[in-house]
Amino acid sequence: MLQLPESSFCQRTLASVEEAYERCRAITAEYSKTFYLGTILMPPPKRRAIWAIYVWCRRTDELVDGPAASLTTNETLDQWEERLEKIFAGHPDDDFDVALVDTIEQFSLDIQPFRDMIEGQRMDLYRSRYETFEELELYCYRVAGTVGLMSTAVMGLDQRLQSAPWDDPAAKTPIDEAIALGIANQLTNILRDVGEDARRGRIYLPMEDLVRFDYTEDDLIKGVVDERWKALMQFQIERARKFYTLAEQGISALSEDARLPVWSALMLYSQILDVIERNGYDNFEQRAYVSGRKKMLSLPIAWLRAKVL
Ligand SMILES: CC(C)=CCC/C(C)=C/CC/C(C)=C/CC/C(C)=C/[C@@H]1[C@@H](COP(=O)(O)OP(=O)(O)O)[C@]1(C)CC/C=C(\C)CC/C=C(\C)CCC=C(C)C
Ligand SMILES: [Mn+2]
Repeated sequence: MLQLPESSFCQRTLASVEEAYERCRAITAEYSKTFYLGTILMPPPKRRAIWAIYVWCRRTDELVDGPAASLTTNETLDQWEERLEKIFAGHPDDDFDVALVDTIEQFSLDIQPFRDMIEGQRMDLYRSRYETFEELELYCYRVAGTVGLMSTAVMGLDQRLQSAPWDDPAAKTPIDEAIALGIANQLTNILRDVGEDARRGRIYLPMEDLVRFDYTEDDLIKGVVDERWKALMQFQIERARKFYTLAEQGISALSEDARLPVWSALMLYSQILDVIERNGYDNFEQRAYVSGRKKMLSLPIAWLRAKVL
């Protein structure tokens, strides 16, 4: 299990910046094969910054989704937010924070997406249903769109977009596209994990969509796969694909060395949707899984897209 915050009373020597990044690398490699693969395609300063961000995001998510989640309250998240403020003020509490403090300095990160992610995790504490897609979209922005903003700040922009001294990089940053990729990933995650989430009492599919396809909450809890469910799933898949398409349009604005990692992460994640279709939309009994071989086969196509598009 990923180590969660230690008591702040326990004083000990912190790791060096190098050691701290190495710990973040190991956690990223252990927890996410997809994102780790994306990061090893980046130049070292960017890749280690993404590892530091990954670990902070993973720990934030674990607070409400991990094995000790039942102990998490609003106050726990308040404390996590206070700790975030300390990190941004340059005061790390543990080794993982050491790496993030360095990343914040190197890449002038903005604190707001980090705060927004904590707000998203707060939603998981008190909400288990979403009436409309608009409500779900806000959740997806907070827990995943924010990752797009954090990562884009590290990856940087294409040189051609900032060639003149009066150019304002902020005005050219593909913000909507970066958020769109986070939302697309999160919607994909929701479709892949729909059965597992329902067993934990959480339904992320908007209630308005269930009604539209005449499918009930009870059907979902029982895992009924019929024509209504298939049509509902196809609708959700199309929606997620629209977000992937928007995201694709922003990749060429990123610095050249970030395009391949982002294309590969996008392709690997969006293939989960193809697998759901191939599994006959039975995401209750079969976990949609993209094999290592398929992932490797996607890399040359991602490379070509990064070069040409
Ligand atoms: C390649 C690259 C730069 C990746 C970023 C890596 C990173 C920092 C990931 C953090 C992920 C994380 C732990 C978020 C916490 C909340 C959460 C769990 C969100 C879900 C992620 C995946 O979850 P999970 O671990 O369950 O998935 P697997 O078991 O590994 O399948 C999310 C689905 C959200 C992920 C969102 C992103 C990675 C955002 C992607 C957007 C960009 C990199 C912006 C690209 C820019 C443009 C212009 C398109
Ligand atoms: Mn989660």
